[in-house]
Amino acid sequence: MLGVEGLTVRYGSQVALENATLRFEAGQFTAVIGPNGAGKSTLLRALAGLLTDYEGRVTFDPGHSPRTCLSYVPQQQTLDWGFPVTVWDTAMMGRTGRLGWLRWPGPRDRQIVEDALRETGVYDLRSRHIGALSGGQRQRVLLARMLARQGHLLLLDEPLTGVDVTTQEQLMALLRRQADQGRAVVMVTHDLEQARRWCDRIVLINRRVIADGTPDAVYTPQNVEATFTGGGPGAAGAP
Ligand SMILES: Nc1ncnc2c1ncn2[C@@H]1O[C@H](COP(=O)(O)OP(=O)(O)OP(=O)(O)O)[C@@H](O)[C@H]1O
Repeated sequence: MLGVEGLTVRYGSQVALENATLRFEAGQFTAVIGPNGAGKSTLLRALAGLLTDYEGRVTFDPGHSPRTCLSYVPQQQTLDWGFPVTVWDTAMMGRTGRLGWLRWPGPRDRQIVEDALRETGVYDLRSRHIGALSGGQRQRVLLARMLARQGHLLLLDEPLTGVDVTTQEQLMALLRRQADQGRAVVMVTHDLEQARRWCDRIVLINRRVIADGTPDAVYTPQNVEATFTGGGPGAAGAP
């Protein structure tokens, strides 16, 4: 559905990601895991079409338009929460981004936004300014905006940061359902155990892909060590 081939990204002289080849399929829930600075956000930004300067290829299946198919949820702290909009307006942006500026949202769009806000538990906050939300509530609003977009490919960068444990499980179940309904879900996370319980596939990266496969195949002591202590080419399970 979407992938990268031989992707290398540099920021100045620093290599953030080297020769990564990955393909993400419909119906699959993938966790991308690695230490701080490993290139996880860089990978997601490349997949979301937000990088222009890279080597290699970002591939998208013909017949799918990134504008309508793709939904990217960036890290919460990268957004301007002082922007004067309500929770409802923010979720509706998921629709208007998809419709294009020339079409006004209709009753169906409003119903989709309402459903998304209810599913993420923030419908009662719909009239509140986004600047007046807690961290966990903001995260839910970002997920509501993502649901409202109804994309087939969901890219989420640490979507559970600041969310309490009970809500994390609800939101993981929500993302699992999205994959079970045929969407490709790719999530950056630091929580290995949670990823093992909910995801079909784990990609361990530390500037390069260390391992890629089912949780049981990927979570070997060698792979985890190679990922979190630097490792090196030839680590067990390396593609
Ligand atoms: N816009 C940028 N300009 C310069 N360097 C950057 C930029 N964005 C990222 N980097 C660097 O590239 C490397 C990879 O960053 P990236 O944000 O992809 O890592 P990450 O795995 O998502 O980290 P974290 O877990 O801390 O969010 C880091 O060393 C980072 O400092």
